Amino acid sequence: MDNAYKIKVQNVTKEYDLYKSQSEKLRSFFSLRNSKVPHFWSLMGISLEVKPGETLGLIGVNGSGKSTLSNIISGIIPQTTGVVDVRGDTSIIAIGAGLRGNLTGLENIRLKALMQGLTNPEIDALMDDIVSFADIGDFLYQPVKSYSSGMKSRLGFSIAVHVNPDILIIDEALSVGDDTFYQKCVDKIAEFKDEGKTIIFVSHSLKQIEILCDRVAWIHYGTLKEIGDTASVVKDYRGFTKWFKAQTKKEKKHFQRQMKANQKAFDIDAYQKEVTDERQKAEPDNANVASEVKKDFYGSVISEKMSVGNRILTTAVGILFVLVCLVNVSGHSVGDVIQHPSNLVHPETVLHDANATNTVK
Ligand SMILES: Nc1ncnc2c1ncn2[C@@H]1O[C@H](COP(=O)(O)OP(=O)(O)OP(=O)(O)O)[C@@H](O)[C@H]1O
Repeated sequence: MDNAYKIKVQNVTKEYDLYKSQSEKLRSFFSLRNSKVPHFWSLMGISLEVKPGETLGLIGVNGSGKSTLSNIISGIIPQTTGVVDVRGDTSIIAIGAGLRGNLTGLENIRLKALMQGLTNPEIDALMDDIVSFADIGDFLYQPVKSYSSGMKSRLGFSIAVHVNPDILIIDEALSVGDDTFYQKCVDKIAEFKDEGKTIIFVSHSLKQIEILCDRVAWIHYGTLKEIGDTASVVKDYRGFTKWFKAQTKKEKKHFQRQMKANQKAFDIDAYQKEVTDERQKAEPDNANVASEVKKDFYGSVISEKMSVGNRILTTAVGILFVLVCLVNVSGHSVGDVIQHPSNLVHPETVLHDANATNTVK
């Protein structure tokens, strides 16, 4: 892979636990055994690079993993394994991404710009431009939760392009606006391209992809099916959608079920071994391949799952905390409660016993 990249994604996977309910999630946390919760691998080892100044399109059927990948690149969610190296500030535009429903449009502009590192005077200087580009009238003073998806997209797009990021990630944001707004966005994206900024553009509209993208990555049920120049990848993808549409309803369902089953059955250890073997073949004299691959897989990842040891410790601290609270509420001393644990749940009995003792005396 080339060293002069703006974004590098290497062996990136994303695993989700498919809990049926919150209580199942809670039970699994307190369980010391490895629970049998089904797993789903939204990404099963994606590697790609985006060069500075390039516009890379992400295409693929619903649920293929485009948003998961763009959210990982923007740092909104962590990957399960792999390296994600982003050289610059990113700003993501998805429908309503990062907008707080209870805040007004105006408050959201300030909040998002502050989060992007702008100072209040800088935001004041930009405010008129952001407001006039979004063009949502008096809705600016209303909570964002009352906005239509088109309005959210207008506001999100306007903020994102005005905070001047190095890297712009646009996730389906152009699909909900009207034609005038769409044209304004396309012009703005062209301006960004002219300024040499790097863009990731996620869309179901192959026309938009053809107009805007230099290269395209086709994400297919968690894998990178193809990456290359726009014309050839779009042609192949059109071929696939044509094939898919020609299938019967039953065949379509079977195909989709098969793909999802693959994503549930994905074996991360087997994938790590596959990567290790491949790299070992390319570097036969390197004795450290296995440890290097392990570092690439897990070195830059903060584990979302707790080890059994950590779970025991967290549970013990939790129980201790609840006990201290109960002792406090019961009005007894810790010594009393240790000698008569039932005091904790039946404080009145204790008082009664104490009175009885006094009477005997
Ligand atoms: N929090 C989650 N928990 C479980 N599964 C999830 C979660 N988020 C996403 N997924 C699953 O991951 C897969 C990829 O979803 P993603 O939203 O990335 O696809 P997409 O290509 O962006 O789809 P679309 O084109 O419909 O927007 C889907 O099967 C989705 O159901």
